[in-house]
Amino acid sequence: MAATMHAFANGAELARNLADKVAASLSAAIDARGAATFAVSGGSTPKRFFQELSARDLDWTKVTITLVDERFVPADNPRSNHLLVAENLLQNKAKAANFLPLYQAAASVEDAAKLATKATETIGNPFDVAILGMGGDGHTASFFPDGSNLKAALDPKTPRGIITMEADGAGEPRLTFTFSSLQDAKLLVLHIEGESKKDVLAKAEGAGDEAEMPIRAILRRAVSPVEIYWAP
Ligand SMILES: O=C1O[C@H](COP(=O)(O)O)[C@@H](O)[C@H](O)[C@H]1O
Repeated sequence: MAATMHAFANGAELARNLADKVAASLSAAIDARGAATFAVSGGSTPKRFFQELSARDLDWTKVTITLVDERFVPADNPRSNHLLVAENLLQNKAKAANFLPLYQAAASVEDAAKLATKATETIGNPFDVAILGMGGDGHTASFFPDGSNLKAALDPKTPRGIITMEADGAGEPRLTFTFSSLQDAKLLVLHIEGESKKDVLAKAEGAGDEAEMPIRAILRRAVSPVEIYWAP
Protein backbone atom coordinates (compact mmCIF):
# COMPACT_ATOMS: atom_id res chain seq x y z
CA MET A 1 0.00 0.00 0.00
CA ALA A 2 1.33 3.44 -0.88
CA ALA A 3 2.73 5.79 1.74
CA THR A 4 1.86 9.48 1.98
CA MET A 5 4.38 12.01 3.29
CA HIS A 6 3.12 14.79 5.55
CA ALA A 7 6.03 17.21 6.06
CA PHE A 8 5.95 20.03 8.62
CA ALA A 9 8.14 23.05 9.31
CA ASN A 10 9.08 21.88 12.80
CA GLY A 11 8.35 19.34 15.51
CA ALA A 12 5.77 21.53 17.25
CA GLU A 13 3.74 21.90 14.07
CA LEU A 14 3.97 18.16 13.45
CA ALA A 15 2.85 17.39 17.00
CA ARG A 16 -0.23 19.64 16.65
CA ASN A 17 -1.25 18.18 13.30
CA LEU A 18 -0.66 14.57 14.33
CA ALA A 19 -2.57 15.12 17.59
CA ASP A 20 -5.49 16.55 15.57
CA LYS A 21 -5.47 13.55 13.23
CA VAL A 22 -5.22 10.95 16.01
CA ALA A 23 -7.85 12.66 18.19
CA ALA A 24 -10.24 12.70 15.21
CA SER A 25 -9.64 8.98 14.51
CA LEU A 26 -10.13 7.99 18.16
CA SER A 27 -13.31 10.11 18.38
CA ALA A 28 -14.66 8.53 15.19
CA ALA A 29 -14.06 5.05 16.64
CA ILE A 30 -15.84 6.02 19.88
CA ASP A 31 -18.79 7.38 17.88
CA ALA A 32 -18.96 4.19 15.81
CA ARG A 33 -18.29 1.49 18.43
CA GLY A 34 -18.26 3.19 21.82
CA ALA A 35 -14.54 2.45 22.26
CA ALA A 36 -11.17 3.12 20.63
CA THR A 37 -7.83 1.27 20.64
CA PHE A 38 -4.49 2.99 20.25
CA ALA A 39 -0.95 1.53 20.03
CA VAL A 40 1.95 3.93 20.54
CA SER A 41 5.71 3.72 20.14
CA GLY A 42 8.42 4.65 22.59
CA GLY A 43 11.87 6.09 22.01
CA SER A 44 12.72 9.78 21.95
CA THR A 45 10.53 11.02 19.09
CA PRO A 46 6.92 10.87 20.37
CA LYS A 47 7.29 13.00 23.55
CA ARG A 48 6.01 16.33 22.16
CA PHE A 49 3.20 14.61 20.23
CA PHE A 50 2.13 12.78 23.42
CA GLN A 51 2.05 16.04 25.40
CA GLU A 52 -0.02 17.73 22.70
CA LEU A 53 -2.46 14.80 22.39
CA SER A 54 -2.92 14.50 26.16
CA ALA A 55 -4.72 17.86 26.20
CA ARG A 56 -7.16 17.00 23.41
CA ASP A 57 -10.81 16.97 24.31
CA LEU A 58 -12.25 13.48 23.72
CA ASP A 59 -13.84 10.80 25.87
CA TRP A 60 -10.58 9.27 27.07
CA THR A 61 -12.44 6.87 29.39
CA LYS A 62 -13.35 4.96 26.22
CA VAL A 63 -9.78 4.79 24.88
CA THR A 64 -7.48 1.82 25.52
CA ILE A 65 -3.81 2.59 24.95
CA THR A 66 -1.02 0.06 24.63
CA LEU A 67 2.54 0.01 23.34
CA VAL A 68 3.73 -1.15 19.95
CA ASP A 69 6.82 -2.49 21.74
CA GLU A 70 8.54 -2.45 25.10
CA ARG A 71 11.83 -3.24 26.75
CA PHE A 72 11.77 -6.11 29.28
CA VAL A 73 12.17 -3.68 32.17
CA PRO A 74 9.68 -2.54 34.83
CA ALA A 75 7.84 0.75 34.46
CA ASP A 76 10.13 2.65 36.82
CA ASN A 77 13.17 1.98 34.64
CA PRO A 78 14.26 5.13 32.72
CA ARG A 79 14.38 3.05 29.50
CA SER A 80 10.79 1.87 29.86
CA ASN A 81 8.41 2.95 27.09
CA HIS A 82 5.61 2.67 29.67
CA LEU A 83 7.36 5.36 31.73
CA LEU A 84 7.54 7.68 28.70
CA VAL A 85 3.82 7.19 28.07
CA ALA A 86 2.93 7.65 31.75
CA GLU A 87 4.87 10.90 32.00
CA ASN A 88 3.83 12.42 28.68
CA LEU A 89 0.59 10.91 27.35
CA LEU A 90 -1.33 9.66 30.41
CA GLN A 91 -1.57 13.22 31.70
CA ASN A 92 -4.09 16.07 31.47
CA LYS A 93 -7.34 14.86 29.86
CA ALA A 94 -5.76 11.61 28.69
CA LYS A 95 -5.22 10.57 32.33
CA ALA A 96 -8.65 8.98 32.08
CA ALA A 97 -7.56 6.50 29.38
CA ASN A 98 -7.10 2.80 30.12
CA PHE A 99 -3.46 1.67 29.65
CA LEU A 100 -2.43 -1.94 28.98
CA PRO A 101 1.32 -2.45 29.53
CA LEU A 102 3.35 -5.02 27.63
CA TYR A 103 5.90 -5.54 30.41
CA GLN A 104 4.86 -8.27 32.84
CA ALA A 105 6.83 -9.20 35.96
CA ALA A 106 7.40 -12.75 34.70
CA ALA A 107 10.37 -15.08 35.16
CA SER A 108 11.36 -14.76 31.49
CA VAL A 109 10.68 -12.47 28.56
CA GLU A 110 9.00 -15.43 26.81
CA ASP A 111 6.56 -15.82 29.71
CA ALA A 112 5.96 -12.06 29.65
CA ALA A 113 5.16 -12.24 25.92
CA LYS A 114 2.53 -14.93 26.56
CA LEU A 115 0.96 -12.89 29.39
CA ALA A 116 1.01 -9.68 27.33
CA THR A 117 -0.59 -11.48 24.37
CA LYS A 118 -3.39 -12.65 26.67
CA ALA A 119 -3.79 -9.20 28.26
CA THR A 120 -4.13 -7.49 24.87
CA GLU A 121 -6.09 -10.15 22.96
CA THR A 122 -9.35 -8.21 22.95
CA ILE A 123 -7.82 -5.06 21.45
CA GLY A 124 -6.15 -4.47 18.13
CA ASN A 125 -8.23 -6.60 15.81
CA PRO A 126 -7.35 -4.19 14.21
CA PHE A 127 -6.14 -1.15 16.17
CA ASP A 128 -7.97 2.07 15.45
CA VAL A 129 -4.65 3.91 15.50
CA ALA A 130 -1.05 2.64 15.54
CA ILE A 131 1.89 5.04 15.63
CA LEU A 132 5.21 3.57 14.58
CA GLY A 133 8.65 5.07 14.97
CA MET A 134 11.86 4.18 13.17
CA GLY A 135 15.41 3.86 14.42
CA GLY A 136 18.50 4.94 12.50
CA ASP A 137 19.12 1.26 11.71
CA GLY A 138 15.74 0.93 9.99
CA HIS A 139 14.03 -0.90 12.85
CA THR A 140 10.42 -0.23 13.68
CA ALA A 141 8.52 -1.53 16.71
CA SER A 142 11.17 -4.00 17.98
CA PHE A 143 11.75 -5.48 14.53
CA PHE A 144 15.54 -5.12 14.66
CA PRO A 145 17.92 -6.10 11.86
CA ASP A 146 19.46 -9.40 13.03
CA GLY A 147 16.73 -9.73 15.68
CA SER A 148 16.44 -13.20 17.22
CA ASN A 149 12.79 -13.58 16.17
CA LEU A 150 12.73 -11.20 13.22
CA LYS A 151 11.62 -13.79 10.66
CA ALA A 152 8.65 -14.85 12.77
CA ALA A 153 7.78 -11.28 13.76
CA LEU A 154 7.57 -10.18 10.11
CA ASP A 155 5.84 -13.31 8.82
CA PRO A 156 2.26 -12.34 7.93
CA LYS A 157 1.18 -15.83 9.04
CA THR A 158 2.43 -15.25 12.60
CA PRO A 159 -0.72 -14.41 14.53
CA ARG A 160 -1.56 -11.15 16.23
CA GLY A 161 0.07 -10.82 19.63
CA ILE A 162 3.38 -10.19 21.31
CA ILE A 163 6.67 -11.83 20.40
CA THR A 164 10.11 -11.53 22.00
CA MET A 165 13.13 -9.98 20.31
CA GLU A 166 16.80 -9.82 21.16
CA ALA A 167 19.34 -7.95 19.05
CA ASP A 168 22.69 -6.21 19.44
CA GLY A 169 21.12 -2.81 18.86
CA ALA A 170 18.17 -3.41 21.18
CA GLY A 171 19.81 -3.25 24.60
CA GLU A 172 17.43 -5.26 26.77
CA PRO A 173 15.30 -8.15 25.47
CA ARG A 174 12.16 -6.75 23.90
CA LEU A 175 8.44 -7.42 23.69
CA THR A 176 6.84 -6.39 20.41
CA PHE A 177 3.53 -6.71 18.64
CA THR A 178 3.94 -8.78 15.48
CA PHE A 179 3.72 -7.37 11.96
CA SER A 180 0.26 -8.91 11.55
CA SER A 181 -0.96 -6.98 14.63
CA LEU A 182 0.13 -3.57 13.36
CA GLN A 183 -0.10 -3.53 9.57
CA ASP A 184 -3.87 -3.20 9.34
CA ALA A 185 -4.41 -0.40 11.87
CA LYS A 186 -7.20 1.84 10.62
CA LEU A 187 -4.85 4.78 10.92
CA LEU A 188 -1.25 3.62 10.49
CA VAL A 189 1.31 6.37 11.07
CA LEU A 190 5.08 6.41 10.79
CA HIS A 191 6.32 9.33 12.91
CA ILE A 192 9.93 10.36 12.27
CA GLU A 193 11.87 13.55 12.83
CA GLY A 194 15.21 14.89 11.61
CA GLU A 195 17.13 14.94 8.33
CA SER A 196 18.97 11.73 9.17
CA LYS A 197 15.71 9.79 9.61
CA LYS A 198 14.55 11.16 6.24
CA ASP A 199 17.72 9.70 4.70
CA VAL A 200 17.09 6.37 6.43
CA LEU A 201 13.52 6.40 5.08
CA ALA A 202 14.78 7.12 1.53
CA LYS A 203 17.14 4.16 1.81
CA ALA A 204 14.35 1.94 3.15
CA GLU A 205 12.15 2.93 0.23
CA GLY A 206 14.82 1.65 -2.16
CA ALA A 207 15.67 -1.92 -3.07
CA GLY A 208 17.01 -4.32 -0.47
CA ASP A 209 16.08 -6.99 2.04
CA GLU A 210 13.46 -6.44 4.70
CA ALA A 211 15.80 -8.15 7.16
CA GLU A 212 18.35 -5.35 6.66
CA MET A 213 15.79 -2.60 7.29
CA PRO A 214 12.65 -4.10 8.84
CA ILE A 215 10.64 -0.88 8.34
CA ARG A 216 10.48 -2.11 4.72
CA ALA A 217 7.96 -4.75 5.78
CA ILE A 218 5.56 -1.98 6.79
CA LEU A 219 6.31 0.23 3.79
CA ARG A 220 5.94 -2.66 1.34
CA ARG A 221 3.34 -4.97 2.81
CA ALA A 222 1.05 -3.16 5.26
CA VAL A 223 -2.54 -3.44 4.04
CA SER A 224 -3.30 0.00 5.47
CA PRO A 225 -1.86 3.09 3.82
CA VAL A 226 1.14 4.40 5.75
CA GLU A 227 0.83 8.07 6.75
CA ILE A 228 4.36 9.39 7.25
CA TYR A 229 4.64 12.41 9.57
CA TRP A 230 8.02 14.12 9.31
CA ALA A 231 9.62 17.35 10.49
CA PRO A 232 13.27 18.46 10.35
O1 LIG B 1 13.67 1.25 20.45
C1 LIG B 1 12.81 1.97 20.04
O2 LIG B 1 13.13 2.84 19.06
C2 LIG B 1 12.18 3.25 18.08
C3 LIG B 1 12.69 4.57 17.52
O3 LIG B 1 13.03 5.42 18.61
P1 LIG B 1 13.60 6.88 18.44
O4 LIG B 1 14.23 7.18 19.77
O5 LIG B 1 14.61 6.88 17.34
O6 LIG B 1 12.43 7.76 18.14
C4 LIG B 1 10.79 3.33 18.65
O7 LIG B 1 9.86 3.52 17.62
C5 LIG B 1 10.47 2.08 19.46
O8 LIG B 1 9.15 2.12 19.98
C6 LIG B 1 11.43 1.98 20.58
O9 LIG B 1 11.17 0.88 21.43
